Amino acid sequence: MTLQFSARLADRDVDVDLNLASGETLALLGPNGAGKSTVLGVLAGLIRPDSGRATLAEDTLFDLPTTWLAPHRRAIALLAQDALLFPHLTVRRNVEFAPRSSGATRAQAGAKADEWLERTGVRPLAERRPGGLSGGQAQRVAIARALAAEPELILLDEPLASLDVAVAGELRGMLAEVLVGRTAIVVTHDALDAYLLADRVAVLHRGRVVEEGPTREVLTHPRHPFTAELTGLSLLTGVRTAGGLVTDDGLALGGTPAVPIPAGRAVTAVVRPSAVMLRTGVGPDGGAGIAAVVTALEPRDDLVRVRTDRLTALVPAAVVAELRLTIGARVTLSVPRGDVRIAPA
Ligand SMILES: Nc1ncnc2c1ncn2[C@@H]1O[C@H](COP(=O)(O)OP(=O)(O)OP(=O)(O)O)[C@@H](O)[C@H]1O
Repeated sequence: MTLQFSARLADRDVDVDLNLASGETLALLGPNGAGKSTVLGVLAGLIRPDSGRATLAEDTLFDLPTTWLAPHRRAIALLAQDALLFPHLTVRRNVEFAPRSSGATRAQAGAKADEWLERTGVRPLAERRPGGLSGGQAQRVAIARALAAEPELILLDEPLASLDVAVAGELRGMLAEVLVGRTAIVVTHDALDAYLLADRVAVLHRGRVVEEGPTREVLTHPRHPFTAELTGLSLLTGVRTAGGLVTDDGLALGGTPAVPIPAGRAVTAVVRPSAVMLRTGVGPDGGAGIAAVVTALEPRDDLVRVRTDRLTALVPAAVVAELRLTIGARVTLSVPRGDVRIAPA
């Protein structure tokens, strides 16, 4: 393992262990206040935990209470949400700064800066000053500066959050390219970032890692409500029955697990909202289905996420209009059993 990290902070109620192999990118996901920035701050040396130990390659970052490596002596680059470039230096000088401060000659630092400005797509801006850059351009320069330092570990704190959707999309592609083979931790609220940038994800909730694993596995089979919410899936917990499961609130659903699970065992079930069918009133099958009450309607493009007290359905806006759905409306939901993915809890 390149990174082994373990830290506890009593006043923030954070207790986190993380391991990262060399060249691996980890997405750190979690709701506001979960502790993501705290973890990055401790790694960067800006926040001192009460106890813990962390090693990065050959370096001991901290081993408390005895050892604490100062931030500038850690081979770590932290990229914040805002680019935080030096306003009085040109773009090239900003990027040269990191190799210069680790002892490179001006010529070496210049060559390194040009290489990274090229790779991040901002070489033509080399002589400009940060004040004249767009948000996306400034963030590209910040990425070039972080990587020109050739850190052992790069930390990215929501690097795309302050950019508009089109610019964020372009930057995401560039980031995916430059992060290949690099050891990195990316804090994000976005499942797409995790899919495109990260080999593995760790989900933080109330200062603890609540699930962790390969990106696709965790995001398609969430075990924690936050992960399910992030990926837009409905997560149910309950007990395995012969035909499927009974949820904790008494809903019986047909379904088949990927691996055999004996009846009576605690299980989770994941349902894609687009697989949930919704109707009002009693259907032609005499009312079979799940009685539910609409709790929220969230339009997005020409689809509407219809949240209910049971499952969430994703339906065309035209259907919502036709059924005259409003909050509080009584509806009947059904899900094909093949779309109820059951896994051990
Ligand atoms: N400067 C601080 N001093 C003390 N406690 C703090 C400080 N900053 C954050 N906290 C607390 O530490 C916990 C973790 O917060 P943190 O900012 O790390 O979460 P986060 O997951 O990064 O959230 P967000 O997504 O909102 O940035 C929270 O309980 C928060 O209230």
